[in-house]
Amino acid sequence: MEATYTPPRVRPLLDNRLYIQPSGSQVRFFVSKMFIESFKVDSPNVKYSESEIHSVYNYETTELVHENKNGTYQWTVKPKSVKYEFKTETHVPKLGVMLVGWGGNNGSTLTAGVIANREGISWATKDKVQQANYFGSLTQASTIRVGSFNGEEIYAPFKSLLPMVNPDDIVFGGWDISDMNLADSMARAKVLDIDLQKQLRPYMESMVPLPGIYDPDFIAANQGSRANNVIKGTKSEQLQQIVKDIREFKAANKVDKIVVLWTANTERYSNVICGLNDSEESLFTSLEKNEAEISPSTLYAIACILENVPFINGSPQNTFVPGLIDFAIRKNSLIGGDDFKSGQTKMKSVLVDFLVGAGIKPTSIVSYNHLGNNDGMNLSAPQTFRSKEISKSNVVDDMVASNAILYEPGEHPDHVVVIKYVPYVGDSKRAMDEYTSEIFMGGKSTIVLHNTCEDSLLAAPIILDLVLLAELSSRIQLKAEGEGKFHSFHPVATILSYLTKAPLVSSSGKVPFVPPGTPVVNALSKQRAMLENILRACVGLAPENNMILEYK
Ligand SMILES: NC(=O)c1ccc[n+]([C@@H]2O[C@H](COP(=O)([O-])OP(=O)(O)OC[C@H]3O[C@@H](n4cnc5c(N)ncnc54)[C@H](O)[C@@H]3O)[C@@H](O)[C@H]2O)c1
Ligand SMILES: O=P([O-])([O-])O[C@@H]1[C@@H](O)[C@H](O)[C@@H](O)[C@H](O)[C@@H]1O
Repeated sequence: MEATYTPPRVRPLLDNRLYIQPSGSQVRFFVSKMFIESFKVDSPNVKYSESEIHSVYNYETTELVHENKNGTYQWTVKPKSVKYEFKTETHVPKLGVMLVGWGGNNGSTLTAGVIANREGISWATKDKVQQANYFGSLTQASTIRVGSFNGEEIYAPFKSLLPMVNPDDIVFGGWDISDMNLADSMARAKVLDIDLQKQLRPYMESMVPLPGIYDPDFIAANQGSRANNVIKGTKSEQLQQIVKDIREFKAANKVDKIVVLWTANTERYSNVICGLNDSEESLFTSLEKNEAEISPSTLYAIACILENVPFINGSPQNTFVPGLIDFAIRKNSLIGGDDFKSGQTKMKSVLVDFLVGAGIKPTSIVSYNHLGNNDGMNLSAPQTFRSKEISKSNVVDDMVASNAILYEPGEHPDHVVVIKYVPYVGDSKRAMDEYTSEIFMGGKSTIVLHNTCEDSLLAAPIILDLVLLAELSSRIQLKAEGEGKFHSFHPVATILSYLTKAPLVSSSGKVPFVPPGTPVVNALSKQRAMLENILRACVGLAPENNMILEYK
């Protein structure tokens, strides 16, 4: 219900109070929510200086002890408080984003979307005049709860938590095995409205991808016809060219930082073989021997680690073979992935979390989809489909493992993933899911979903979030009590897991002093809460616990 509303002038929070000067005779609030553009936290635990935000944060967790007491093993749960300090550099760099597969549907759509937003472009559709927006981006279009004021829930933009790169300022570049310029790539993708494409063409036709590393053994044979823009030579020579490309792009565009993100075709899995790629040493020895089993995506990743440039894998293949993970950790160079979580799987990580959390037992999950874009054509090959099948299937494992009341050890729902290539539907993927669950007293529940996922329009904002959050996380240093000095987050960037189907979480286990395998969390609400609460900690705010005890 809305009353007559004279919008108050709301100034940023300066000292934990909200300054409101009624601008009209009557100031009544919407019954629903209030919104503030930005805020500063006034707390003895947070210091804002010219160059950084320094926070002192008590991390409240639990410590479990399993011990033999009088002949029987018992669990003891001990609340534990660990003092952390966070330091976030507040200088936001000029960011260069180099996409591998820049000319693809996702790469061209993201580039087009950022230009349209930056230039404030609007365009005619059959329904209305459409304005550019960033819907689907966590950082640009979602909010966080700041608190309550006069019984009103106060929200602020997610991106107001910490200084982030403005997407308008990003310089795009990258590689593609197809030499098509970005304007023609946008047309080839058939994702954006024609009136918008016409306005964008002048901005994009001069954007031409750099030649890419092409190896037909790793992607579907049907991709060969577009591979007219490739780097020749041995794997080492190809690697050196990528390093050169990164350096030249940085210099030519005068960017302070670069993030590289793979949005090229899904590759088949690389065989992980002892002596080939199971350690940093074996990987580099294999590279020198021009071993065929080193994939293009692994070569791009090696180049990035050599240049200490974050590398994010938006596809499901195992780019990060154990030797590469060891190398990234030793060089403390951010790697993240795998496989954007954009549509059907994102929904699955919500629905299964809801069902299992409600004590309902999913017993059969059948996920079918068909799509007609080039990604779908590449996935029509069994070896590349297998990479996708793995990432789309493992997404429920953590939720199933969390409930031993429902599931016996090792018990899993039947889970089938089917992807078919149907050219006519193009980028408009049609996902159909059936979830069968056991409910009270032998009952069965079946949920059927039809989900039209406009694949690139869902993935593009996620790519934006991945590069912005990867850049932001590289400006954060942390130190737990007892640690001698500040350090960065672990280079295996689990902080990005909300945005990926198969979060990369652990080392190969061979590098000393690396935490044992971080738990894989796929439940979407937990992933988002983890990310938000870490950024809240950086400004000294408690985790959002949704208790609102004030009103209980
Ligand atoms: N919703 C989504 O669109 C979504 C979700 C999750 C993952 N993905 C993954 O994102 C990737 C891109 O999806 P898309 O729809 O843009 O596909 P696309 O086929 O339109 O684009 C991929 C591009 O990569 C290029 N390419 C292939 N191999 C290359 C290499 N070695 N180096 C440089 N360029 C190379 C191709 O020429 C093509 O232009 C796919 O792997 C897909 O599985 C997409
Ligand atoms: O993210 P999501 O919708 O579960 O998964 C999608 C698959 O269903 C689709 O077939 C594939 O082409 C996309 O690359 C994406 O991976």
